[in-house]
Amino acid sequence: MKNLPVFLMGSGGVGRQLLQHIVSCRSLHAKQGVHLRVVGVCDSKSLVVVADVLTAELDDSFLLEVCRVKSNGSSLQTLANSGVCQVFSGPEVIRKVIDIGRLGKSTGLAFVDCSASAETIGVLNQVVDFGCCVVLANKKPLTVQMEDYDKLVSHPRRLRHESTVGAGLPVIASLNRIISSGDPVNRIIGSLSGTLGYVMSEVEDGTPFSQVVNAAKSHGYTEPDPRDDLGGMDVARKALILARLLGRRLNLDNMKIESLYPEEMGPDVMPLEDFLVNGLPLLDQKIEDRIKQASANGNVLRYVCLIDDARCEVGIQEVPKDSALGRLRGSDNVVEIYSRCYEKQPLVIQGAGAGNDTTAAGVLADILDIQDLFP
Ligand SMILES: NC(=O)C1=CN([C@@H]2O[C@H](COP(=O)(O)OP(=O)(O)OC[C@H]3O[C@@H](n4cnc5c(N)ncnc54)[C@H](OP(=O)(O)O)[C@@H]3O)[C@@H](O)[C@H]2O)C=CC1
Ligand SMILES: N[C@@H](CC=O)C(=O)O
Repeated sequence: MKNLPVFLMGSGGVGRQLLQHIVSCRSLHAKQGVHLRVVGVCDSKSLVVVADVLTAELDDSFLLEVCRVKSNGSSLQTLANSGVCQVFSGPEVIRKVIDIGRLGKSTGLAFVDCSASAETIGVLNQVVDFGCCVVLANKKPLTVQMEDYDKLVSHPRRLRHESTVGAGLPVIASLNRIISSGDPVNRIIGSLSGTLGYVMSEVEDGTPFSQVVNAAKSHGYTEPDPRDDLGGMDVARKALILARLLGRRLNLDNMKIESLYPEEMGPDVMPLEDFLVNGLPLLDQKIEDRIKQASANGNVLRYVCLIDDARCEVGIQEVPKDSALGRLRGSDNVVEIYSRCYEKQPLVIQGAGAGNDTTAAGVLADILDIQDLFP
């Protein structure tokens, strides 16, 4: 049986769903001759880890307990008395995580980032240097300044990040195959935000914008702060990840990004709760009017991502109802890739583009994918 050690950073919606997938796939993985050995889990404040990272694992009942504790809003610290793991908090966490990473080369350890933090890049770049593998749902490590990005992607075979674009959809894998075959990609166009896709199609059907955004949050489609989605930043990160894969040396500040809310409702000005309760309803009428105007023109509104030789931008566009983008419903994403081989008829990838289940499934598939690196 091949033993793959896994360390999980982030035990929110996606991280917990990943642990549940790992537990529920045990017999399937056993048939495939693989065992995922989870050695540690951390959140923003604490770390639970086995005493001996080289041989031990957090067993399934403990992993499910982690999920229960975190979904109740409690701290990982409450697991300190379980007797099955060590628990660290505060500045000790990073030091210990890096120590775990040092064992990476000998064990084939996979560091899985299901946080929504920009701060993990420091740890990830160190563990990549130690020889660990990195699997990301978190887009932020791939959208930092070029210098840190270059470091992170310097061992491409040890990095997987399918879920950073299109959740579980095979967007990155497909694009990498096209690129590595020497087929030049000259244009990518798509709707890559599950939240904004859901918002547009539900408002079209008559539900107020504020209500739809709150529903998207409770379905697990949005980022922890939905303004990351509504301001276009989350989808801009996805566009940047794709553009950088194509070799473009861009940063987020080089991009045109359209926001659905005004600056005075931004995270530095308005607390999240205030935005959700009082800010959003103030936007209902404006969004409804824009959608009605598009409908009067025989069109629908979609939040579109466009990458070509000259542009890498995201924003609202009126598109024909009967187009690939216009036909999208709910949280589905669609991506059209144009290249020499896909010149007139693009390669089209479409399906569920957000949600904890599909995102965590994409992460799990990435973890299994790296097993070929380890005999
Ligand atoms: N939901 C979706 O459809 C998709 C999500 N993603 C990405 O998946 C990631 C996770 O999303 P989601 O689960 O919804 O987010 P949540 O906010 O539910 O969870 C984030 C988790 O990360 C932890 N965390 C924060 N900072 C750090 C840190 N520095 N080190 C370690 N852990 C940290 C948080 O800790 P604490 O519990 O202490 O707050 C929390 O447990 C995001 O990056 C998101 O963009 C990608 C594709 C689709
Ligand atoms: N918040 C994102 C989740 C996936 O990246 C989205 O709505 O698409």
